[in-house]
Amino acid sequence: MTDSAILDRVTETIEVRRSADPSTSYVSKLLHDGQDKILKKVAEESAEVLLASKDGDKTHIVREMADLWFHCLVLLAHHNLGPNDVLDELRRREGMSGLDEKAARKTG
Ligand SMILES: N=c1c2ncn([C@@H]3O[C@H](COP(=O)(O)OP(=O)(O)OP(=O)(O)O)[C@@H](O)[C@H]3O)c2ncn1[C@@H]1O[C@H](COP(=O)(O)O)[C@@H](O)[C@H]1O
Repeated sequence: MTDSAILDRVTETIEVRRSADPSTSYVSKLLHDGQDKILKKVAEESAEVLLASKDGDKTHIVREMADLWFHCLVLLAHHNLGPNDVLDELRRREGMSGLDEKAARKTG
């Protein structure tokens, strides 16, 4: 069953972890370490997705993509943003041609 509410639930947990002891929580440590550490994890997990895709194993791809999405949620939280901000942007683009979106980016 599709359950996009999981994005909200993980985000709520990330928010709770903001004030937790970094020695007891991976998320708390990541947020405490700051943006560069989060960006490093996003880059590492992106590379893992690339390797999994080349490997072609679907289970591996899903696991690595979950790691990437999770770290992207932490990065969004670092900026006081959440998954709904990205979903709103995808909704805005819905029905728009990809070429129109590209042209809109060029014109600003
Ligand atoms: N979804 C996740 C999740 N996905 C991946 N990870 C962690 O992300 C890390 C992935 O990094 P790597 O694969 O490079 O593994 P690693 O070598 O252990 O990582 P590093 O220690 O080098 O950073 C692992 O430590 C995973 O445990 C996650 N950690 C937490 N969550 C969610 O966040 C919640 C809160 O977690 P805590 O803050 O740990 O309580 C959990 O209940 C989950 O819902």
